[in-house]
Amino acid sequence: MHSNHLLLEEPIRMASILEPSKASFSAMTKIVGTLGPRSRSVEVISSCLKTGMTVARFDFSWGDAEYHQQTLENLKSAIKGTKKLCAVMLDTVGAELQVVNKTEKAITLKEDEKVVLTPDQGQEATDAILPINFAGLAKAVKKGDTIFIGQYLFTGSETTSVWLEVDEVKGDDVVCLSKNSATLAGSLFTLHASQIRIELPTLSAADKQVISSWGVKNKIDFLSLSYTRHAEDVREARDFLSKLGDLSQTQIFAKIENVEGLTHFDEILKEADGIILSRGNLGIDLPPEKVFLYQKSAVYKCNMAGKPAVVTRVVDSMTDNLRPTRAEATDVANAVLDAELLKHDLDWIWTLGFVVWKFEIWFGLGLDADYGRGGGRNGFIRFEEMGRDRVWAWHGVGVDENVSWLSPGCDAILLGAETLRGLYPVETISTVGKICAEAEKVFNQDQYFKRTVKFVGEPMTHLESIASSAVRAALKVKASVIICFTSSGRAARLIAKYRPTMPVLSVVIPRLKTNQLKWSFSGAFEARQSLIVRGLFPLLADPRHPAESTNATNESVLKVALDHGKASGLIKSHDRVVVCQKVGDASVVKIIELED
Ligand SMILES: Nc1ncnc2c1ncn2[C@@H]1O[C@H](COP(=O)(O)OP(=O)(O)O)[C@@H](O)[C@H]1O
Ligand SMILES: C=C(OP(=O)(O)O)C(=O)O
Ligand SMILES: [K+]
Ligand SMILES: [Mg+2]
Repeated sequence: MHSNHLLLEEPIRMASILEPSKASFSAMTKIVGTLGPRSRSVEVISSCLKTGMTVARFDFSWGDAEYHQQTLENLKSAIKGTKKLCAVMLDTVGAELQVVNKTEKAITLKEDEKVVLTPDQGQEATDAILPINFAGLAKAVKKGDTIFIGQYLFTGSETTSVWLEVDEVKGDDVVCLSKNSATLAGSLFTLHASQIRIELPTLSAADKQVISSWGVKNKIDFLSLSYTRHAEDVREARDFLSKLGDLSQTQIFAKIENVEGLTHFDEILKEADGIILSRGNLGIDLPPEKVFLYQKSAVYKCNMAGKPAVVTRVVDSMTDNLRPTRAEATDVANAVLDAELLKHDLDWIWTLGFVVWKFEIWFGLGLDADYGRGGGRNGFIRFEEMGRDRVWAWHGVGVDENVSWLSPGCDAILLGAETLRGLYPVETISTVGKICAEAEKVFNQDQYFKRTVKFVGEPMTHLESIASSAVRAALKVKASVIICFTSSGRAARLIAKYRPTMPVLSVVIPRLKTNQLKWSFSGAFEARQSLIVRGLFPLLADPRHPAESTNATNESVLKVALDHGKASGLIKSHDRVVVCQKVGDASVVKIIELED
């Protein structure tokens, strides 16, 4: 049933884990890097691109348009120099609360001491009073509520973030008790009031101004819509973009940062082009024990919808350190391998009937059924199903058993403070990329494929059927790449949805279009937008090739794609390659075997 190239499905020797990984193609999972003070020179950006950053995020919570423009000019030089394509993401401020610290002096807060949050921005920030950019906080919170303040948001370093408890509301001011001691140093501290509705628009006037100037000028590929709380937020942003010329092609990634957004996840997912699981904020809005469950179900829903899922805040500690913590290193891999542990997975568990049986014997012998027990070798996961009492499934997350429950998770990892102001932006990208690449090797593609096909149901659309067949064929013949011709990007995205284990070269065929004033080619947006999708590697075809596919044009475009694959080391002599293209009116999947 399982394909045999999955690491965890074979009895693996522990020692083999230590063998260096074969030099292979870079990770299929993409990396979004936030560019800022530590990552804005041409030199550093070039290294980021070479190490695997494919999307550059410009966070307008921090820095003005001129500052970001200089960074973007450097990014363009770096792209030219390295010949690495990179997409641009504009991240809005949205309903973000901020402490206004005009003097930029460090502020030291002490455990058990009081500090007042005031909307009076004329006041100077001190350890007794912190002016904030929002007048409505006193109305929104009550005694006992939790508020967090941190520099570029709770970087994991205890001394730069503070946890407050609301003690008293006094007029427009909120008096808080500090739960820990911390020094807030730097120019930007954001403030997060847990599970509190903040009556601020998701797209602020300042955001609109930035999008219609900086955004339009730079033809942004992605809008990262901070604090998306309702589907309507996405619709409004879409409407706004649609009136801004080229930005009608900009994709909207809804950032889910609080419980309000989480509650409306399904509707938001329908409207958005992708989701950013903003664990920085959400991680403190939710009780800690619920964070993983949100992540697993949100990623699963994105996967099934074929929309990119981006996970944030994976290696906070690398902001100041060269190595991640072991928890962070494992977390990155888990984001890539996120499995869905919900009820309808039971079909699959029953395929492991012997295992359940084996476990029941153990259970019968009176072994403790706690999670995590198993002679130091295995892990237990509990599943429940309606109609039956508890079902306990044993499964080996490890060493020598013939099971694998791992299925692919996110499309991309978003690095924030680590690249923006961290000491090791390039090393962080490299470390995260390496962990992703290792994790990708062990997921159960076969299982995932079947589940996705089942989820989609029948009848499938023609294109989805072609896309899934291309992935199936590629796996069966062990193709080294899938080459997909695409104009709108749709076909390539559908192939990526089935998470092939080999890279997908998406050959974007430009189309000539007009707005009645001038001619232009489509394709650039589509190509860059695939840079956030797991497994997609875009290639822009020559615009002189007509979009109408004939055998002759198909052959010449294919030759360019194959040459590109060979030059980049993806394709070798005698490799098999699966091609997805249109011949005349018909979409076809063909398998070619290279000679030399
Ligand atoms: N210019 C082209 N030449 C050959 N095949 C193409 C071309 N553009 C798209 N295809 C193929 O057509 C089908 C539809 O792809 P899709 O990405 O939806 O294209 P579009 O939406 O631009 O028509 C897929 O099989 C795809 O591989
Ligand atoms: C990335 C996040 O948001 P921000 O823009 O505040 O960094 C987050 O909350 O995880
Ligand atoms: K932001
Ligand atoms: Mg956030």
